[in-house]
Formats: sequence, structure tokens, C-alpha cells
Amino acid sequence: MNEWNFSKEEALLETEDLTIAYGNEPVLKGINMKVYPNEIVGIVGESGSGKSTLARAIMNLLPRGAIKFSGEIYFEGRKLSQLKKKEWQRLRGNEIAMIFQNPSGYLNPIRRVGSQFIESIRAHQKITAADAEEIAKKTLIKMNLKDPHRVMKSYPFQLSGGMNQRVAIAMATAMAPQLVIADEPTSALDVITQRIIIDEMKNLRDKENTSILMITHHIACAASFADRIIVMKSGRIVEEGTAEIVTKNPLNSYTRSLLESIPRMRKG
Ligand SMILES: Nc1ncnc2c1ncn2[C@@H]1O[C@H](COP(=O)(O)OP(=O)(O)OP(=O)(O)O)[C@@H](O)[C@H]1O
Repeated sequence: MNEWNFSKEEALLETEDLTIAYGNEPVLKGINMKVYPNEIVGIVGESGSGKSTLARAIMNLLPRGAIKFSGEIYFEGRKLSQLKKKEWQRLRGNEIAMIFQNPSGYLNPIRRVGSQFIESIRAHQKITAADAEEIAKKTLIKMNLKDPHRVMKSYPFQLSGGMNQRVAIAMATAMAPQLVIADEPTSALDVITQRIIIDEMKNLRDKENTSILMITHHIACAASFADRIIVMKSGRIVEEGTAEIVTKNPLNSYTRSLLESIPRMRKG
């Protein structure tokens, strides 16, 4: 049992009646969802359905003063609203890591990738710079960056967008956090690299028991990756279930329309 008295039978992450508004109209309306240990959950829905707001709310990255927020978020049974600044620093990166659609918010443009990566590892683990460099290079190789030495020596602007995104994913996953929240992490990557990244994230789950909350527009992508799918529309959860049931036997007409759009896109 850890310091938070968390039992592994419980959800790792849970939202309770989470409602968030930027103005008067809520963009999340009473969201109740859970992610269990060692589970991959896909959140799908059209643009504007509130997926990113949900991810940022979990990471406490919303401008609290500028939003209306009600409900609660629990991580390992603990109310996140009660965490102090220091506890948030430990939680982010160590226990929950987020991968954004665009790595530019993550990487400092005027520092070499290697020093940023080594520093981020050493912020979470008491090891030498040489050991941190070893971990960083191994993680970069896993992300199909075949020349980790060159990547470590480069500034972000010397790498392609897809390479920077893989660096960001490597940095987020190097410490094997308990939960990775990935917001459209592979949308800027070519299909082969997408497959490698997805397989690597599955590996992380299998080897380190990391849970993954993956946000995507594409229900087909979620179906190939997730154990469970949550479908969101206009700030509400309209359907959820195992990936197999949701894709083979969807109950909601919106889920059916997402599924029907897959062959239409291929034909176009
Ligand atoms: N900082 C903000 N200020 C005001 N409104 C916002 C802000 N961020 C998001 N919104 C609004 O909240 C709603 C939900 O946006 P959100 O980005 O969470 O949706 P999404 O499902 O992630 O969309 P996408 O797939 O396009 O990223 C949208 O109507 C959006 O315009």
C-alpha cells in the first residue's frame, strides 16, 4: 500500500461529474469516467467535443481563474483539487505525463535536445548525467530515432516536426509514468512512424503497467489501440464500452456516424 492508501482494484484516474465552462456554456457537461491500472482508453469525438479540455483539466493546465469548474478528479483515489504546488510538480512527469499534439509547447527551442532530456530525467530520478544520457538514447531508439547521438546534439529547429514529436514522446515516457495522457500524439507523423509509436506505447503498458488515455478524432485508430473507447459529443459522453463492442455493435447514432465515416474517407 502506498502513501495514498490506493488499492489496485480501484480506478487509477476517475472524474466525477466534471463540468467545465470557458464562458457561460459548459464545454464539458457532467463527465464521469475511469481509467484503470494497466488499461488503454481511447477518447474519440469530433473537433470541439471537449476532449482536449478534459485532458488539460486532468493535468491542471486550464486557466483556473478564467473557467468555471465543478466536479472532482481523482488520481489513485486522491482529490487532485487538493494537491499543493509541490505535489503537482511530483505528479506531473513522474506519475502522469502528457503528450501534446504539438511538441513546440514542450521543447525549449534554444536548448539542445540532449540537455533538456537529461535534465528532465534527473528531475525525477537521482542518477548521474551519464546514466540519464543512456536512458535518453535508449528511449529515442525505441521511438525509431535511429541516430540518437545526433538528435541529442541538435536544437529542436534542426529536427523535423515528426522527429521533435518523437523526442517529446520519448521524454514523456522515459520515466514510465503510471498514466500517459496523449492528445492526438501521432497525427503529424507518417503512418509507419505512427505504427511504431503506437506499438511502443503498448509496450510501455505491457512492460511497465502504464495506463494510457489516448485522445483522437479517429475511431479506427482508437479501435486498433485501446481496450476501451469513450465517445464524446458536445461535451458529453454518449457511449462507452470495450473497443470491440463499441465498434461492432455501437448503440449510439453518433458512434455509428463516426464508424461510417471511415470507409467514406478511404473512398474519397
Ligand atoms: N481557452 C479557451 N477559451 C475559450 N474556449 C475554449 C478554449 N479552449 C477550448 N475552448 C472551446 O471549448 C470547446 C471544446 O474544445 P476542446 O479543444 O476541448 O475540444 P476537442 O474535442 O479537443 O477539439 P479538437 O479535436 O479540435 O482538439 C470548443 O468549443 C472550443 O472552442
